[in-house]
Amino acid sequence: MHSHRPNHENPTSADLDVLSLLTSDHVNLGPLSPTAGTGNGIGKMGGSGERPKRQLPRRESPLDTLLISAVLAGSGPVTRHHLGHGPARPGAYTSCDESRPSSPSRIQPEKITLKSLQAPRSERLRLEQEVEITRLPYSTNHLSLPTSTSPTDDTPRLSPDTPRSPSNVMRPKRKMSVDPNPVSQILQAAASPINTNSFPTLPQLQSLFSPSTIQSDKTDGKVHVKCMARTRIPTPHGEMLLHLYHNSVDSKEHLAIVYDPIQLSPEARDAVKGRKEIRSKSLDQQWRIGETEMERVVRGAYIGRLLPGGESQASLPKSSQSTLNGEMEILDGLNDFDMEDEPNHQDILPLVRIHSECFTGETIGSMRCDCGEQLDEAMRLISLPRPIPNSSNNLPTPAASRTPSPDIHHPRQVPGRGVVIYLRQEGRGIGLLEKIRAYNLQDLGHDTVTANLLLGHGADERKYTVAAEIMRDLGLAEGGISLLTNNPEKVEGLTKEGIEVKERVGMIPRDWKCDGQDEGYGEWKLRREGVGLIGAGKASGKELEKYLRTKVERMGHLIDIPADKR
Ligand SMILES: Nc1nc2c(ncn2[C@@H]2O[C@H](COP(=O)(O)OP(=O)(O)OP(=O)(O)O)[C@@H](O)[C@H]2O)c(=O)[nH]1
Repeated sequence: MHSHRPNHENPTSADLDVLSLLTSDHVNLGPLSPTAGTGNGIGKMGGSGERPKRQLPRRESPLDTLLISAVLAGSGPVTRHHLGHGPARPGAYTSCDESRPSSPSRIQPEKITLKSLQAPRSERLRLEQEVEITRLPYSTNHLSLPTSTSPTDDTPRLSPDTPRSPSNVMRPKRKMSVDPNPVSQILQAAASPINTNSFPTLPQLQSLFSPSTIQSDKTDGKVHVKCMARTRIPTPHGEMLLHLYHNSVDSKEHLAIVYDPIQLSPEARDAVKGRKEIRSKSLDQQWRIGETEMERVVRGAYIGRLLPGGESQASLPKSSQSTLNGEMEILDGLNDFDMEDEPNHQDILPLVRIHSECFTGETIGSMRCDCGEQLDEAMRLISLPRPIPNSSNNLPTPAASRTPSPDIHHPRQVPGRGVVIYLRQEGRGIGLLEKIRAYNLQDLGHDTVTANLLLGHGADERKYTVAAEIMRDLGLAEGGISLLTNNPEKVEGLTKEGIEVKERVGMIPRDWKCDGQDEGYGEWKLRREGVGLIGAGKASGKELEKYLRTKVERMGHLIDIPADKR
């Protein structure tokens, strides 16, 4: 049924007919079918054949509201056939029938083309991605496009009306191998509060900075290490350079904590002319063609000097200068300092400590072992100014120990240098879970060696291959090292790996130190009370006594048990 009722105000004549029919006093319903009246007694055919009239009861009110609503409800403002005319278009309904092919007077209705104001979703996503790329603070494009996200942002955008031509569609610019602006500007821009919203997302960072894994780089079966990043860490013992390593043997992140003041202070450099920096070869390498300065800055790869609070801007290396064709040369071993080729034979050996992870001792201050204390002590010792070889007095003086920075004017001393190689070999290589189980066996009366053996482990399962490779990477294998340890197995292990241990320096537990062996520790402790590592104090107690004694008696550690502890 096709009802043509445009709206409530203008009923058609058909509607009015229906209304009058329903509201009139007598309604003639027309001829009834022959069977129509048989069942209900109404309107039976008379014998005369005269057509009986059916009467409907008169409705009380000609304008019965219920009735009117019933009629009007039959045709809403828009029927299925009128869909698309839109009530806002005057005359749309009137031309409806005329637009039918059967209509005699066919008036062509005005054609409406619906137009979306939005670009297609794929197009919008592509544009969003392009804008995102241009906003990365380290990207080359970042430098040519504003990064503000404020309402005053004048980043070029396409309005929906702008026709998209190859020239006005924003495309990422060709990736250049050089930052057109100096690192200082990039750093400033990245550090600016306005850019906090535009800092790259994690996946973006990962794709830009994650290097290929060592395993996929190397397939020759040898152990390889790669320094992934380096940063400056101010510690109670001075500024250390923390290096994080990946390797081809395990998935652990081994660390090297380097003390090398000549990299951080020109005064220290002047004091030891000819000293070589402790510098990672793998970190220094160019990791990919076109690696940018910013990428090198982020991984700590010897661009300028590492200084706090953006001061690195002040010392750009010569290597950051762009060449004429806009390509930057990043060569292996580039540095703003001149590297001395000739080793200084008057200089000290680097002091090296191979330290194994101990969560209990270093993090929660357990006194079942002296590991926390040893880590702190090793960092303290490598940072001490040291007497130059052949000097009459070979011990650091108490005065030197009190001096927070090396006393570079002292005629017999030079700034210290060294590294703590921190291996993730928890529990002498058996892991934290097994070490915890071993502790419970120790509580039953077993010592640290037997507890390991009862659990089916070796007394010491550590290996030093990775440590040796890290030393080689840091250039410490060439001239030999001075090793901080009491453990003969460490000396042996490193020697087997081709590291020349020229000297061993004992690690005396602080609780076992006699008068005169203190090397300034007492004064040092007073001076820096309240600061430092959790093991910066002195570990002591019966359990520690037993542990240390077992190391000497059963593991062959090269240290004397003090007379009063025997
Ligand atoms: N299995 C086991 N491991 C322990 C126990 N106590 C400490 N350790 C682990 O021993 C390691 C500490 O050893 P290090 O200090 O590096 O070396 P060391 O063999 O004692 O030799 P030094 O160089 O003289 O200190 C860490 O991995 C600790 O987690 C213990 O009772 N059982």
